[in-house]
Amino acid sequence: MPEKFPTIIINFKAYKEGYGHRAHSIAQAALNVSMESGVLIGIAPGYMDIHPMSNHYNLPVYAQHIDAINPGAHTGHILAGAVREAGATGTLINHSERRLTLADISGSVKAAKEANLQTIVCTNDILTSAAAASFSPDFIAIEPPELIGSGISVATADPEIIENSVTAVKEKNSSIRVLAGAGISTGECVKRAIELGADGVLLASGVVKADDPEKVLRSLVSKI
Ligand SMILES: O=C[C@H](O)COP(=O)(O)O
Repeated sequence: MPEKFPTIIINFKAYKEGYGHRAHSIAQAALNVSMESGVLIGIAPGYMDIHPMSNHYNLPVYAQHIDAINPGAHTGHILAGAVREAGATGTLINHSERRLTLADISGSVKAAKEANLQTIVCTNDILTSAAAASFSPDFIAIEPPELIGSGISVATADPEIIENSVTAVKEKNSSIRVLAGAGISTGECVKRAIELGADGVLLASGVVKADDPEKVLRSLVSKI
């Protein structure tokens, strides 16, 4: 049976290299490397690219955010059901660059589950990881904000935050997968994160801003 949950998720954020033709090149590179290696790679493009990416590439596609709303009179909001209908497999919730209140995290997880979307709740520390586990998302992604986009890997700069988040989350609910993120860019970082107990990684700049994303993706899967 094919894997359902990716080990590597690439967030395209709002980088200038993360939309249009370049987004397609990254997605194609992710598909090539995923097929070669057997490691499932997910992508989180901008909203406008969810539908084309889902249509063109046999990869799990994630929204970068959804709103905690039901269908109705809302303007400028992102509806879980619409994201699902556009072809998304799941969604990030509470990314460090799109923080939510506790009530909104709860509402967004509920809305995503009702729409049959996988849920990835992002957290910034161990306590928040433990709290987020109460919502029973599919994934918790622990990312120290100060290391995001820094090029300094969380797996070497702050291994305790990975280990302790894994313990805190799995104590509450062992079926929740834990991703580590921030500054991940090599196979060695991925290997280290997995050795620390993570089920996978969430990353952005290391792939999206790379001169050769496919080369970086090959490195990322090389030690799994
Ligand atoms: O969603 C991805 C994370 O914020 C990590 O970003 P980064 O890989 O650029 O450090």
